[in-house]
Amino acid sequence: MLNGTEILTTAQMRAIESAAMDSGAVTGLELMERAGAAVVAALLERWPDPGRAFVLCGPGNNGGDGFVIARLLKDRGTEVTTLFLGERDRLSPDAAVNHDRWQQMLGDGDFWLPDPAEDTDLTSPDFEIGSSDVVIDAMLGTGANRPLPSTWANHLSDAVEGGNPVIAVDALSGLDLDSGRYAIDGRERSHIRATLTVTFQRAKVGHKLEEGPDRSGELVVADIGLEQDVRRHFDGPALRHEPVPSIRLTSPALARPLSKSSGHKFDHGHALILAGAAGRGGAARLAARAALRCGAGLVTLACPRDAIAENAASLPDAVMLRPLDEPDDLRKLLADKRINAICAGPGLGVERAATLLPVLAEDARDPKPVTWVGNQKFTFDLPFRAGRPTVLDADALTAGAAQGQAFLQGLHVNTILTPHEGEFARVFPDLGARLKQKHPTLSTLDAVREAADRAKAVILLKGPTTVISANAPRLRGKPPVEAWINPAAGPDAVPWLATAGSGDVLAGIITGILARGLPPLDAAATGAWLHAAAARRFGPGLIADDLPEELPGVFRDLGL
Ligand SMILES: NC(=O)C1=CN([C@@H]2O[C@H](COP(=O)(O)OP(=O)(O)OC[C@H]3O[C@@H](n4cnc5c(N)ncnc54)[C@H](OP(=O)(O)O)[C@@H]3O)[C@@H](O)[C@H]2O)[C@@H](O)CC1
Ligand SMILES: Nc1ncnc2c1ncn2[C@@H]1O[C@H](COP(=O)(O)OP(=O)(O)O)[C@@H](O)[C@H]1O
Ligand SMILES: [K+]
Repeated sequence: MLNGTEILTTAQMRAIESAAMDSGAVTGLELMERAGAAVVAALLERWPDPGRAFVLCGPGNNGGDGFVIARLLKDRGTEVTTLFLGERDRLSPDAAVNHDRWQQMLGDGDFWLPDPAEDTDLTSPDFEIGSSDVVIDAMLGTGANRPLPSTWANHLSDAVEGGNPVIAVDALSGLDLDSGRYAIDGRERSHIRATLTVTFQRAKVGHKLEEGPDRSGELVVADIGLEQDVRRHFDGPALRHEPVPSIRLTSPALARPLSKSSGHKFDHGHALILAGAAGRGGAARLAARAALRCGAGLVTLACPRDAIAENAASLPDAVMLRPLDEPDDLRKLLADKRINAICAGPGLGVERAATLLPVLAEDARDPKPVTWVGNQKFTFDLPFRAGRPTVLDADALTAGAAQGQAFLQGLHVNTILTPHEGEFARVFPDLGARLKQKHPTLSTLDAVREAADRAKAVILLKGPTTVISANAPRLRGKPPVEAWINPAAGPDAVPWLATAGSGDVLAGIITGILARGLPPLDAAATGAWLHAAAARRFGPGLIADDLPEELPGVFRDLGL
């Protein structure tokens, strides 16, 4: 089990639910009851005695959950009004059962069933949304497949404007649980958000991407008894060779391998930071400090001869300085095979980066790794390039983008590209353009996975939520991780990370971790987590220079 929590796509959630029901261990009706009960439990923990609840029930099983919630709340004495935005005869059998149970619970006058064709008629509820203590949004969940009708959005809008808490069942209706995009027919309504979202068994990808964290409010993940089914989905039956790849959230446990129990300084690796011209060295110095703070045994900063004095004046003595004027100087530096991690980009200068990138590409070799099965030796011809672990950021990405295909061909599976949105669009213009247009078939996660596939490298796309993916083949039989998501938005917000130079520190952190010997995808995920953790620990007022200095505190908190 890798460190981190898996999150699910809607297709995976459906597959897990179906497998559970097919196995006969649970019925859909039982799952719906558990889902409704879980929402009521989370609601009562936060609003212990709601006098009035308004439940918005949609046309599918999410609406079915809503009918369960209405019944359970009424059972405990809450006055409940439901607004059903569907047709009884088109409900699934499970939702229809709960619809009917709710209907039977009430007298004719209480149950308000507007004609779906006139679903905006708000004239006859027992009470209006505005006078309820809680509003339950059970309109759409994992089955949302188009923008939310604006008349439905009006109900949420009324609740938010009236200051009523909105409790979303599985998702705020209108939120796409695969992309994290929020779509309402017609006007943008940025104020619509849930106070609390209760989802089932695992968070979904869309809760964590793009608008997901902000729109979802507090996210509670309720256990509805599908734990074994989740494990079975990922681990597979004993005889299946390939476990299903997972999408995971970063977690503190990722940093555990960074504990330094023993070892010579070379055992902790040697990081090389390529720096730029005099007067522009700040970014590379930030990266060097960060690499050192991550426990790299040695950090060398290579800069033009005339920038050595400046760098020496403002770097810790522990950082070694080497002159690097010509591409050939880099070739000579790389002859030292103890250098096991490279960082190129921060403060490097685009022109200088352009001359150094080909040297880095040359350095990548095509290995024939050897493996043993019993006492038999196998050698593979790998269909990919592998070389020294290298982080390419900032100016290296801009220079690379200008080199086009030649740049992509020079990359290898141990390269980590760390673009922000703008740099991503420079390196992968078509993907960047589609992301910008919020193309419906390309989520941020899809874009990063596609980029990783094209580059045959690790891609880390920076933003309030950082998304990381690799297409690197797993040679050591580890369960595959398809992507990591490092959320720093919504309830996990660390807005003060958006400060000049913070990306340079991230590049340095990852380089330091690479020097410590972590595999590239893990190093990128661990780096993203540590970076946000350091910012969170420091708090408001953070400048990039504080980040490396905060890392020892983060490690101490983790007991490393
Ligand atoms: N499966 C289980 O065992 C369990 C499931 N559970 C619950 O079920 C939820 C998933 O249920 P679901 O699959 O029925 O999808 P759901 O979100 O209710 O929407 C589908 C309906 O909405 C419609 N529709 C879609 N978009 C629309 C739009 N923009 N505007 C208007 N209509 C729109 C769509 O119409 P159609 O596309 O068919 O025309 C269809 O009628 C899940 O989130 C969880 O809450 C839990 O009880 C645990 C057990
Ligand atoms: N609103 C935000 N919330 C949290 N983290 C953010 C936010 N905006 C940016 N970041 C993070 O801050 C860093 C900014 O890096 P980058 O864009 O390269 O900036 P710079 O070039 O100034 O260093 C990235 O790690 C990114 O994930
Ligand atoms: K919902």
